[in-house]
Amino acid sequence: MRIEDVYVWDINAKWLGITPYQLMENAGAGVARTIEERFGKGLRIAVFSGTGNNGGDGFVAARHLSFENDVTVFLVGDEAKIRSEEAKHNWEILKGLEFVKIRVLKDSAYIKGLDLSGYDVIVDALLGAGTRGEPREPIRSAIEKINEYAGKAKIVSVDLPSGYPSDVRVKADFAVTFQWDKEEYEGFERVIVKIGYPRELYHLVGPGDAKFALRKRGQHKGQNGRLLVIGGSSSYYGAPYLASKGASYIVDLVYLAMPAEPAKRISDPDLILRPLPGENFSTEHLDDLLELAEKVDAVVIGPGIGLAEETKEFVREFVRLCEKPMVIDADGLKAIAEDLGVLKGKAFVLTPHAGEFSVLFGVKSPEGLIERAGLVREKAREIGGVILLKGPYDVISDGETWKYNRTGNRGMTTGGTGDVLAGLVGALLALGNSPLRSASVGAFLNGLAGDIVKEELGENFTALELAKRIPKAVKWVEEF
Ligand SMILES: NC(=O)C1=CN([C@@H]2O[C@H](COP(=O)(O)OP(=O)(O)OC[C@H]3O[C@@H](n4cnc5c(N)ncnc54)[C@H](O)[C@@H]3O)[C@@H](O)[C@H]2O)[C@H](O)CC1
Ligand SMILES: [K+]
Repeated sequence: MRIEDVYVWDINAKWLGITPYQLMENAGAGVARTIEERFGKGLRIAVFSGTGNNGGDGFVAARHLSFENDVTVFLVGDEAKIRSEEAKHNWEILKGLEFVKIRVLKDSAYIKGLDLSGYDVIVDALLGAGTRGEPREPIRSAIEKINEYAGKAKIVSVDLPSGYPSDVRVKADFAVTFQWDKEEYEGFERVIVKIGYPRELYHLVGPGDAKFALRKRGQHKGQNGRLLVIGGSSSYYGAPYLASKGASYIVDLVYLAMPAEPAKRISDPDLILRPLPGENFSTEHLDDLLELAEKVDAVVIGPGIGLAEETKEFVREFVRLCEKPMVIDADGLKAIAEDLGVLKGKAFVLTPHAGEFSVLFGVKSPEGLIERAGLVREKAREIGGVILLKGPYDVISDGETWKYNRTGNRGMTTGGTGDVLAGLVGALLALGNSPLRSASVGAFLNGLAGDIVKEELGENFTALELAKRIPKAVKWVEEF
């Protein structure tokens, strides 16, 4: 587990109703429990807290420890700078307790003169995962002060030795780290305590994933993604339009390549229309489209593209030759079902519904979520890419992990919502996200836009109306 993942999990936990207060309470309680298990009770304990949430965990630990130990809390820094609500709350509780001694230390010179020889245990909650650069004063003096007692008192760090990864760091006997060992941590002993994340969080896609996937990449046009959508045929023009429209709210540029006949019916200043001669795509369009693909960051191929033999051949050749990450959807899936070998070595997302999944793999997808996930994962591993199986719960896998999405509603059975989804996944790929994250967050945003439009209009909405709610869905995520 990486630290970035922890932020995603925290946001998703909040979405499930697990509050930062609960996490902090469990973290601090876990520290206190570990100390008592290792060193017993009736101890004299000094807790050094900073003004971030690491310090907040220290406040909670101090309260738990105060029941059967003699506890002093040293707040290093300005009380007014205690950052989060939950840390403030726990600080205020301590201030009301006669049996916990509190001292606020703002002055480095004063810290240098402190005598800690009366303490059996020193808890180090100065800095945690929010540390940026070498520790600054007065934290630095507090770290040096604690280190004077290494080998004399037991030193227990909350999450990680304060100052880490710089050399100015607490010489801890061990650190109490939360829920998982982090890949970034090394060079100190860790005791892992769980703080109440449910297993769900390994699999459920939530606003945390979306926030990360939607981060703005740059200030200049084109830095926030360019997408090419290839679709449409003599029979369909709406599907590639919906895919492009959905994507246009996320990326800077969307090229919509369509056969000239159906392209006549499209006029939308948000898209760059690229009509190609004829009624259907065929291999004679390959060179032009591969050249256009050079200009973009990702490609969506398939919406409304039809099932003409010449078109299916075109789709397979394009996929085989294109070097960009791709989303393959709708009739595009049926084309590659005839030769899955064209996917070899590519970065891609397939977006089948249950019927298309059967055509692709010759098996029916089972009913239960866990069973379905197992099958999607197996097939994703076989083809070496990501599959997003659409349904009341969307299931996504890259062959290693699997995710599921539960935003969305019954109104989304209306035609075209799958096309919007393909466009969203393509847009997220164009922003530089992994195929797994693009597929997961695409499903999440599509369903969320569906939930927003249902809120406004009831269940009888159309795919275009859903697409138009994408900005609101993004705003919701950003503000969550
Ligand atoms: N999900 C979890 O694992 C949970 C973790 N918890 C604890 O929260 C901390 C991370 O908290 P955060 O507030 O993000 O950061 P810090 O407490 O580490 O410190 C930020 C604080 O310190 C200042 N600062 C940053 N760098 C420096 C520096 N080099 N010198 C001096 N001061 C610095 C900055 O300005 C901030 O004010 C995590 O480690 C866990 O302990 C939650 O309690 C439970 C959920
Ligand atoms: K710490």
